[in-house]
Amino acid sequence: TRSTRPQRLLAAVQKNATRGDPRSVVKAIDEFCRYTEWAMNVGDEKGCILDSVVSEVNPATVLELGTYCGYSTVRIATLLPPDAKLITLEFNPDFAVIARQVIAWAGQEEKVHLVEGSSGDLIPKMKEQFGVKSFDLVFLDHWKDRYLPDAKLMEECGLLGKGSVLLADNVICPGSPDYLDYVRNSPKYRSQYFKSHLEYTKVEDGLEKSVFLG
Ligand SMILES: CNc1ncnc2c1ncn2[C@@H]1O[C@H](/C=C/CNC(=O)c2cc(-c3ccc(F)cc3)cc(O)c2O)[C@@H](O)[C@H]1O
Ligand SMILES: [Mg+2]
Repeated sequence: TRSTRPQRLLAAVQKNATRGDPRSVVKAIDEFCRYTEWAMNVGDEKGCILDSVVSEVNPATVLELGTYCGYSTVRIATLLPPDAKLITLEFNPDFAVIARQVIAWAGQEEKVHLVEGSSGDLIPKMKEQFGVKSFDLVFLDHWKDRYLPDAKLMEECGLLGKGSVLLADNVICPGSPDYLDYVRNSPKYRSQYFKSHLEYTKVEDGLEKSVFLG
């Protein structure tokens, strides 16, 4: 039967990237998506904004919601110190299989813990099952209507400490209006919009960075 888009993306990585070289993996995916087949990775333009926020926060613990093929997982992991931990949640087993291989090709397995399951089920288990006290950085890039409920769930589970940073992809396209309204108007957050473009296109999109004030 016909291959899937993630399978074709992985094949492009294995063909064009150097094993153990995360930058070449990122470049191979960006070239595949720009010149062969679009895919919903955060991409190179928004990826640079992601990189700058990760470098600024210099997080010891990171949570990513929605691994997909592992593109942003690799971008984030590459910037983390060796003892830092990145937990990424993915509930589609077919995507998880691909993401694991992309992360391995980039040589980032040590820093990444890909957990298969739904954020709604796993967030409440973070403390006892994964020994997490709080997350210094959360990258939201899963179903857009789940950003708000999952942000509230992380608050309720005590997973956000003073200074924790939420960075959300696609706040314009496809958009997450209820989440945007919440973080921009809640006294619990100081929020900032980074204007950019939808990956590999000229369509407007952006990232919203929201600092939890405790
Ligand atoms: C709800 N809890 C969840 N827990 C764990 N994993 C979850 C998940 N929800 C979704 N996922 C996974 O995240 C990924 C979903 C991402 C959803 N992203 C988008 O819809 C998206 C969509 C676009 C997009 C923009 C314009 C357009 F025309 C078409 C698409 C661009 C993006 O950057 C996007 O991130 C999948 O791998 C899915 O299996
Ligand atoms: Mg996205």
